Amino acid sequence: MAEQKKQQRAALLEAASLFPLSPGGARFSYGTAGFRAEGATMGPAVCRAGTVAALRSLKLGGAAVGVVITASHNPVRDNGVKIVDADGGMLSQVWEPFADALANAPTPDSLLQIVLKFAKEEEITLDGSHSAQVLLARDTRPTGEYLLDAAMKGVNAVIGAVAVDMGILTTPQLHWMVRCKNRGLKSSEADYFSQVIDSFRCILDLVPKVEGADFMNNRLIVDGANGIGGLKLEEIKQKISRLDIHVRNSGRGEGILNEKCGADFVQKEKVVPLGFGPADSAFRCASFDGDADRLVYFRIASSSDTRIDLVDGDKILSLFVLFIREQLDIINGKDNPGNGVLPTRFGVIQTAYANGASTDFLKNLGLEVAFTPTGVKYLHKKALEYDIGIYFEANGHGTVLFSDHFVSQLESLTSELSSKAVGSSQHQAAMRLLATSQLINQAIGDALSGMLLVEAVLQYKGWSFQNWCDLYTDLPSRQLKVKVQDRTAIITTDAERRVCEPSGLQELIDGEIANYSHGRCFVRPSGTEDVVRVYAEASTEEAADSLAKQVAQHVERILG
Ligand SMILES: CC(=O)N[C@H]1[C@@H](OP(=O)(O)O)O[C@H](CO)[C@@H](O)[C@@H]1O
Ligand SMILES: [Mg+2]
Repeated sequence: MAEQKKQQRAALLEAASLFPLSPGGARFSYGTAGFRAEGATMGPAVCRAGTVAALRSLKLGGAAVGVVITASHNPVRDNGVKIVDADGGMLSQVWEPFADALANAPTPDSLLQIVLKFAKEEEITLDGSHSAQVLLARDTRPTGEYLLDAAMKGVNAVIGAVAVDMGILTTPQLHWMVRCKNRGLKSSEADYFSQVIDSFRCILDLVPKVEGADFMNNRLIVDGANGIGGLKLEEIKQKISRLDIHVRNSGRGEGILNEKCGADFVQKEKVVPLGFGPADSAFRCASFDGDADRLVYFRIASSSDTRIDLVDGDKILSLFVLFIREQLDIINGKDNPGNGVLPTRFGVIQTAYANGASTDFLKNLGLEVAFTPTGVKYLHKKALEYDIGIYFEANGHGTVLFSDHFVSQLESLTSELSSKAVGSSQHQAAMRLLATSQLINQAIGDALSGMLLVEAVLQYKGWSFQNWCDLYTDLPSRQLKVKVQDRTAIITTDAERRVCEPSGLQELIDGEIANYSHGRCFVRPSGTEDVVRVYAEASTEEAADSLAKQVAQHVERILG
């Protein structure tokens, strides 16, 4: 045993010395979505994240844990790493301080000491007698291969841990695989594709046939951000029934990853992405981000300019809410929703960035709307509290979670109805909900499966893009970034909607808001970039711009 412990120590020291921290380099912080920085500098953080993932798997009795190498919507020179917990979600927040400490350990020896201390506290046996497995994936970035090797070395530094390279995948695919594997379900990439394609087809087969209904335009143009999502969609688009998918910025060399394209660009800049033009103004378009976990829709406003009509995460959420509510109403009978056949706790979760018009729309439907801080790790956790929990960030990252208990009730109901009332509207609604729970990724937001659910719901409702846009009108909004000395000096409360430190700043923000009709404004330190973000909303574009600018000036003045 003593010999194995010695070997374990040597393995950790060796991996750490292969990827030394550069002296004077910036501190890594696990942040909103893992570690991110310029790709070439990420070796140490990625290697150490591999070690964290292996230890996490050991702690969880050898359950599969994931590591994704991606910097999502950030520029192509950046890269990052994120750990996927055994349930398929983000790494438990309790482990983040350990991940931080490890990523910043200045020497191999300090790294070893941190691991040994943490393993002792967490009662993880480090003698090679237990197994651990880590599934790894990366996006299409040029630094991906080098960083994959770093992650492998980090995993292999824990004796007994096995690293499995799953290849180039979208972030949500890896989350899905980890979740399925640990539930004893089929978990290969082919299984992922069959599941989304089959459940999509199932919802389409249940679309009511209305005589004389307008034939919905079935062409969809997808901006793949020159990343992995476009490539995967190209692979499977032929198998997707009743949808004529055209992929642009597909990742096959048309342009640079995320540059003037992709969901983040489209949502923040509200202009046409590269590769799209006036000839597309008749069609609905969707945009993925670089690792395909965000989805927005848009339509080119007119054939004469670059403006777009944007359908962001809030409106995708609203569409899903209407669809799911309708199915629940059919199942329960309209007059007694909530306490009929299938009592359902249905919750909607947003962040401060949700457009105020969307929140009003949802509240007017009588729904419970909860708010959490920015970042899927918070939204997802909250959504798990409901039978059906649906969350979206305005930027298009979100999903619909069905609790295990609810899915099993739904399965019993469906089989009961298939013998008693096959083909009844109740039976069909129950089958639609079951197929929805299969289609939409239960581990994390997923642009590909989210897009298929949007398309299925539009066909179900017989809606055009315009019908969808008309659900409500977004309040004009503006986002700004402010560079300050130390963004962590800002401390927020109330799901980031109010500042408590530095003192006096919130009063200044309130003073500015008071000058605008429908004014709303908040500031928070970014968890992925070294900036303070300012968000403002008001009744006109000019007013939103001006409110954001005024508040940005206060932030600059106070935090310099
Ligand atoms: C305003 C905004 O879009 N913030 C994004 C961004 O986080 P920041 O902490 O704001 O940098 O990246 C996160 C990870 O992708 C995403 O969850 C979040 O919504
Ligand atoms: Mg992303």
